[in-house]
Amino acid sequence: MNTLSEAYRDHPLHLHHIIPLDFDSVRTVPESHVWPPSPAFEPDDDQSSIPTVDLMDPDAVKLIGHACETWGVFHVINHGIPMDILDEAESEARRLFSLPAGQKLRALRSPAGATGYGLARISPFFNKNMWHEGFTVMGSPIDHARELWPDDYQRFCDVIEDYQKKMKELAETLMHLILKSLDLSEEEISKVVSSGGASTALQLNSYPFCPDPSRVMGLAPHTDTSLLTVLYQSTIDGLQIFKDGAGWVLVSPTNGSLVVNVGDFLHILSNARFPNVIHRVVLKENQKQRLSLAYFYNPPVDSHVSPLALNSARIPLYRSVSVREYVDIKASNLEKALSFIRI
Ligand SMILES: O=C(O)CCC(=O)C(=O)O
Ligand SMILES: [Fe+2]
Repeated sequence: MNTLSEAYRDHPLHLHHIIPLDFDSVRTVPESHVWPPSPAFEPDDDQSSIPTVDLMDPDAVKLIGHACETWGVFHVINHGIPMDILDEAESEARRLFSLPAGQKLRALRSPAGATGYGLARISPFFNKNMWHEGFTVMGSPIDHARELWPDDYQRFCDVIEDYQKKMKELAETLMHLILKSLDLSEEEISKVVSSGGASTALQLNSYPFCPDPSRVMGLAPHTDTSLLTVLYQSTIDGLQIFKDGAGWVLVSPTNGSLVVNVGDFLHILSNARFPNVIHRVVLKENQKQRLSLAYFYNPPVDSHVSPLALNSARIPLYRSVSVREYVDIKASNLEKALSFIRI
């Protein structure tokens, strides 16, 4: 059983932090969704240096370690996930978000729940709403799929479960390479990448067409509560990462590649050698609905994460923390969460 959802139970949300706008019914952006302009809205579009790692490259360990250290994010190619698996998952996500608002609300996330349809979990930390709707899956999506399509839920379940299986294998491969780049032993690696217990989540994201995109925020800046996140964005721009010295850098989709980013747990485990990259999603003029699928790979929910990559000269920067406890801290403190476990 996937128990990550239990970690969210102690943080029930108000319904207005769960129910998305009925985007089909609005012609203008309501005040509730207008974000203050900020200089950060002018992105530096120079993405030339976001690294691409070819998993078939004999030097993959070195390349991946360098990408994690310098950027905390990279494109991965030759990742072994067939294009039709990515296409089918995207098209099931599109089918879901194309349902009428009333039908989607049947699968609404419950106030103390972690799965189902609703606003991004970070919503309560911002006083404006994002131009976004999501659907969170942990394990089998069958219960919510039945609510959405009482007579036709099987296809969604098959596609989404297959997608998660493939993503899990890829996440394990990536974790192996990343931990090798930190010079961890096979024994230490197998403690982190214990496929039996990993807690994972799949987040389907939709950023609907917006009549006034420069005034809204797709997804507000955040870091992911994961070891790593594997993201599929098919053809539409929007994802940006923040890099010190460079500002907001666009992470454009390239055909069939996936985006991998370092989350909070890998940042802790690497003793801050790898940045847990801050990212957000913005919308552009005349842009069609944008979809993305984010797969979060976490350690088992009751395991502890602590800095492992220590050489003799380095002292640990973070105390050991269980996944459950950190999810708890993050649910109340968002970007300040790490400061609670800093030594
Ligand atoms: O839509 C995207 O490109 C990013 C999604 C994301 O950051 C998330 O789901 O945590
Ligand atoms: Fe994210």
